[in-house]
Amino acid sequence: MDPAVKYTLIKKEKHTGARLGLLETPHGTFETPMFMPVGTEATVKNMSPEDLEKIGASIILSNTYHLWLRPGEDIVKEAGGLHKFMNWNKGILTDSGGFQVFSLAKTRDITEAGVHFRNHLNGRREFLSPEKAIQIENDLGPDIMMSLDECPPFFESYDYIKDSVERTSRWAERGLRAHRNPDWQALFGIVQGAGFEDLRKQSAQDLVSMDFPGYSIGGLSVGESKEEMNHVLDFTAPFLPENKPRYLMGVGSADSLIDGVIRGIDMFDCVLPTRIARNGTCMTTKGRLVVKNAKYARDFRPLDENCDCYVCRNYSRAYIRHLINANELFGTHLTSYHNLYFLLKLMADVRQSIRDDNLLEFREHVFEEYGFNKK
Ligand SMILES: CNc1nc2c(CCNCc3ccccc3)c3nc(N)[nH]c(=O)c3cc2[nH]1
Repeated sequence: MDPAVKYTLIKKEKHTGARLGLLETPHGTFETPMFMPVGTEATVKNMSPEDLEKIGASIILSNTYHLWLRPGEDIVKEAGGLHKFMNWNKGILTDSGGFQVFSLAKTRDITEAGVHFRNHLNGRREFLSPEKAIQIENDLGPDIMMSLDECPPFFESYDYIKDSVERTSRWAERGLRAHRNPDWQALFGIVQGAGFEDLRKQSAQDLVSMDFPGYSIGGLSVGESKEEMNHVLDFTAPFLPENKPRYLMGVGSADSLIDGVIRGIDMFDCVLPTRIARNGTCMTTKGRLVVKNAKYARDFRPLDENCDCYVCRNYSRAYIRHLINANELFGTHLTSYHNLYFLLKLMADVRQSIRDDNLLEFREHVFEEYGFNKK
């Protein structure tokens, strides 16, 4: 049986753990490393599929937890699945809902069977099991789907994390058994273990023994420092097979993307670019720019003078500031468009620097210019 996704390692960067790869999916073949825009409610907020295509998005995310509760996976299934429902013909990846339960639900209770919680929309008691998550994702129809996992607090005790890792491995096994469409939907296992090297190793070995088509590294970008995240990646990525894709969940600032690529990560997602865009904060090659700020009232330059995106070629800071202050939706469309273009362009530059074996020089340029070196 052909795997639903096939990863091909094209080239290793000479001085780091970075890899240039190709990810073949039922909805196209895409280059890695890649950034994946997040579309929680079956839309990347303020962006049309045509605009996403224009800026080079390849795989976008949607969310099991949200779509299960609203409109219901049955409606998406009746529509012919997520691609049809949202008119997106490239890659779609869904998270399993575990993280959203822990971050959104008011109360939750984790048992061996699954997680009990209160629906954040209507307060009703709900239950999500590994099997239920897989059934929802099978019905939503993404190209890549996640096992149900527990994303524990990073600073929990060793014993708590050990129990959590072992349960997440048992849940992954149950998810694999419940998966109905392994030949056109790739189920990824999610490695946990917080900051403990032996537990990350145990988690990775458990999942690799189940032979998933790809692996996510979870439990990070949850409040630990960037140094701690990078240290965990230093010892976790090598536990994963070279010929499978590695997806670091919830990571999306320019510095963290580059540092993740250097440590062998191929796929990233983060709500950051569209979330900060909604309050008028823009990512630029000179650092962050809060376009609502009064100092831009008569600034007729583009958001970023080094950016060649549609927004930077046609609109000024003064105009975008006015729209954001007037709560005009077109304003947040322009800031979202630019921020997503910025990260997708950054990843295109990262892929080029892997081809040219100068990723560390590119990192230095970004950290210096974009202001990450400021202490
Ligand atoms: C922000 N930091 C962070 N995010 C994490 C996520 C969610 C990743 N984003 C998925 C998403 C999909 C659609 C809409 C919105 C978000 C995780 N997901 C799982 N399953 N497990 C994790 O350990 C885990 C850890 C994370 N850390």
